[in-house]
Amino acid sequence: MTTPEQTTLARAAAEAQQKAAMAVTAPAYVSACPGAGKTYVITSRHLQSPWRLLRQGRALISFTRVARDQMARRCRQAGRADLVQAPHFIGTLDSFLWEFLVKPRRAANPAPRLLESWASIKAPVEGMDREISLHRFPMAVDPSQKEACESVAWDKLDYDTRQLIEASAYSRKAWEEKIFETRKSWCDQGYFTGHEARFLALWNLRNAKAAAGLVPPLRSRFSEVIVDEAQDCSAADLAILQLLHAAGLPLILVGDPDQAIYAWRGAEPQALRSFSAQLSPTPHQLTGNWRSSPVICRLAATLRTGQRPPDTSVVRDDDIPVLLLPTQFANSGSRHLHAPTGAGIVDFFRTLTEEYAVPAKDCLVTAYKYATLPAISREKPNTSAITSLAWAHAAAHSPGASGDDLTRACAIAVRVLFGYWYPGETGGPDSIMAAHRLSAGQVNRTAFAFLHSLPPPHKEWGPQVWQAMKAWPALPGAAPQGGKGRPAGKPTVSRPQAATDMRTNIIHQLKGDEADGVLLLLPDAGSVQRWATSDPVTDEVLRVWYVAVTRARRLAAIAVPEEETDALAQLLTGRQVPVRVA
Ligand SMILES: Nc1ncnc2c1ncn2[C@@H]1O[C@H](COP(=O)(O)OP(=O)(O)OP(=O)(O)O)[C@@H](O)[C@H]1O
Repeated sequence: MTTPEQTTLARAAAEAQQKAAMAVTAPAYVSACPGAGKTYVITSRHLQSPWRLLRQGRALISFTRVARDQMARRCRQAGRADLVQAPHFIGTLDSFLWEFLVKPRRAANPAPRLLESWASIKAPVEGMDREISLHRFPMAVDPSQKEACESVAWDKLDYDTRQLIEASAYSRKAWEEKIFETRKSWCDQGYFTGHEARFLALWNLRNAKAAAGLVPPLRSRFSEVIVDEAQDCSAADLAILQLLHAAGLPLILVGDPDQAIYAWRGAEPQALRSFSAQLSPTPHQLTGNWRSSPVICRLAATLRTGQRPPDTSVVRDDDIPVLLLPTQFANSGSRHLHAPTGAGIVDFFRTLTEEYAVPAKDCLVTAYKYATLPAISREKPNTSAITSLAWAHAAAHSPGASGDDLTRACAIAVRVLFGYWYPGETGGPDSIMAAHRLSAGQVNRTAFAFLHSLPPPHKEWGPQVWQAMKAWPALPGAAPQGGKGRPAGKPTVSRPQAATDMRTNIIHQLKGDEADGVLLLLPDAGSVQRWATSDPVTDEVLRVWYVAVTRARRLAAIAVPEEETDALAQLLTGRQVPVRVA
């Protein structure tokens, strides 16, 4: 049990570390533990900016839109809306690279646009023995060569795409040529994604003439560029940042290497270590955890590299033990049962949160994969239009759907309706909207109203959707051509899921998030063995679990296969983590 005096001392020490980080001079690297207030420190540093009109601004760069919105919101709440506008910049790394290192060198026509992914437009790779959407082919940039090269990341294909490619008569080489040909035709029409933004940014910075046109404006615009969650930088991102640093742009990187969970996307913990040593020979450290209870700090320490002591819990004195829930996991679906009572695992978790007076609405349920989670099923990335629409319908009718899911649902409905109303038109929804002077509000309202009007999906849903599409009042400029744009086939209807009033999301979507209570579902046999014996330096799965448990403020619960509960209890008790098997 921590004494009040210890808590006061810990808080003062953590505040001093934060103040030092707020005052640090660029270039610098700040290394932080979970809940250290990275985002808080970065925004506070920005809020110290003087009121007068500045010639130079600061760029605050994050990896997620959630983090971006959080920083912008804090500035506005502090009455400093000026700090969200030019000359400042608050945004994702993709948008920063695009805005300052790619777009200035693109022709104005066709208008260059950065898409979140190729899935935002209908971009099929055609001319092979099967049609596969461009977004199903993840791409990689290798910055290690003098001329950076890009390739299709064949080892990262999802299961369905791999099956399709394996069954194709064409070789990977032939596919790769077609994929790049398709991609080029979209780039020629002005469309790019984060991958192209990286590749072109790197190319531009390595090309003396291009760099000479881009770097001076960037240096005169920004007195400082801060990158949050720097542990998620890919090798290409780091190569770009290195070049900016070498060109004299004052950089501050803030990161937590223990939370590096994007190795599969090319994140490079080792490359970050050497770059950060270049920026700050002795890094500035933030070791006070402003989020989690001492018990949760101890739990987290069992999942990270080295034998470092737990971080110091700065603001909490809860002593709720880690709750271990013996669980019978469903082989498919998410109807997992609490083994001793037979209750649904989320329902049982809810009764425990009540027992500890932790409000259920401030709790979240998480797992490595979407398939493990209750609540609405995830939009499968590579399905037919009718199945996507069925997912969109479920999302639009689901009270717990996230803003991101609703945006995606709306985009799907727009795509389906536009496919019917504007059949001959190439280009994504925004070029169709521009061509017919349609506002985003008008289009989104129409799409949502249409989604809401549809009956719940079932096997014979297709004809009903088609009738509804034909009957729906069309937007200006619509010129349907017979059956073009009719969504074919039957939807794969996701089973209705038990509603839960708790937020649910996969761990990779929880970066930067927090909740009073967190239930982590570990359905795989051998998880406890992995916890006990794997090394977080090399086993990213442990780091992913680390991110999950460090989202919790007061209560962490872990559901494991019932036969592994005792082993986990022993493991944690042996590491001085108080547990309760419930
Ligand atoms: N000095 C402070 N005073 C009060 N609350 C703070 C302070 N610093 C941070 N916090 C709070 O601690 C919590 C964690 O902060 P933040 O989300 O910025 O951490 P983080 O370092 O980005 O964490 P993570 O990397 O684990 O997502 C937030 O609720 C934040 O408001």
